[in-house]
Amino acid sequence: MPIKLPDELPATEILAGENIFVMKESRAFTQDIRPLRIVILNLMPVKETTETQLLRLLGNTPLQVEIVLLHMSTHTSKNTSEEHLSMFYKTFEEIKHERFDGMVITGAPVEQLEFEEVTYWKELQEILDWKMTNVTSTLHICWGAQAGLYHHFGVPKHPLPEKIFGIFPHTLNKQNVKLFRGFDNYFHIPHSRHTENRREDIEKVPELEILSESEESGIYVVATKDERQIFVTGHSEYDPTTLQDEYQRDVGKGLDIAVPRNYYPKDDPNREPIVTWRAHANLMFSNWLNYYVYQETPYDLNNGK
Ligand SMILES: CC(=O)SCCNC(=O)CCNC(=O)[C@H](O)C(C)(C)COP(=O)(O)OP(=O)(O)OC[C@H]1O[C@@H](n2cnc3c(N)ncnc32)[C@H](O)[C@@H]1OP(=O)(O)O
Ligand SMILES: N[C@@H](CCO)C(=O)O
Repeated sequence: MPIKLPDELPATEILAGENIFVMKESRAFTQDIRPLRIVILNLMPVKETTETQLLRLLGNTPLQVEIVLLHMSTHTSKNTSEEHLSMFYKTFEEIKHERFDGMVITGAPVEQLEFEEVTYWKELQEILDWKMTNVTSTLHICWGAQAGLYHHFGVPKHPLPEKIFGIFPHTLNKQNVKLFRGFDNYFHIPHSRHTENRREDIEKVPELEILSESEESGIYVVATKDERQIFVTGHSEYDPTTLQDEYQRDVGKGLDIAVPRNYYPKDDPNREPIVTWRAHANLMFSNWLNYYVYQETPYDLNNGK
């Protein structure tokens, strides 16, 4: 929550320079408050799991949030029941006349296909274009980020020689970015990818900025310079055992999969994983909701005021 200070107090400008969120009395007096409208485009196969992960993070702020869950009408889900989708989800057709304060686009296990081979690619492209005008800020996660970077800016994804799989240390490229307010110098994030976005492709796009990286797992967060489109390649929302479930699934299938790195004590998959990313996951989602959504979105979504 912002700290409300007298307009003329010297600390007001110093803290504002550090991106400590200061609201001047004059603005606080005129600020109207209403619940935020967030749409989650859930592309993950087991939708109930991802819903719970994201809602846990989106629910951890003092802000009131109304959630709309969206699924693709041009894809028949193999792993989520029709009953669940018809009870809790909407389609793009049903909401495309609406405006939202924020949007989250999840990952999907289709990263080894060309974008154009994904059954719902055309519908996704339509949604990506729509959110540029109908949503104040969008957080794209993993394949959702790759899809957004490719569709909007032509940034390709590249296959990796080996899956990036585990928990990796990250650093920030720039000081005082609001998305990372309160972050430590090093922080840990889960990654689980067979593909990557590369620095040299992103640096060719003047609208984009790389905000966080990892020596081992590469690019982590990219954003447009207007901060309205955020692309996150890792899975900070993952539960303590999500990587373990993926690992055991692949071992069960007889696939050549390495033990997730920096995850089990002494890399021993018979021991309980250690959670080292939860605090930063909570911080990033609450910073996004507060600084990129709540403080930027118009009070009257339909009139932009
Ligand atoms: C890079 C990232 O974004 S990572 C995020 C993805 N992470 C995860 O999905 C982790 C959890 N997922 C899993 O553990 C597994 O995918 C499971 C257990 C759900 C299913 O695994 P499998 O049996 O190996 O694969 P399955 O054949 O069900 O296909 C996986 C998904 O890809 C989808 N898919 C496959 N080919 C295509 C295609 N051409 N176009 C669109 N979707 C496709 C499937 O339809 C299915 O998704 P759905 O349930 O939404 O329909
Ligand atoms: N996180 C995914 C990667 C595949 O896109 C999985 O392991 O299922």
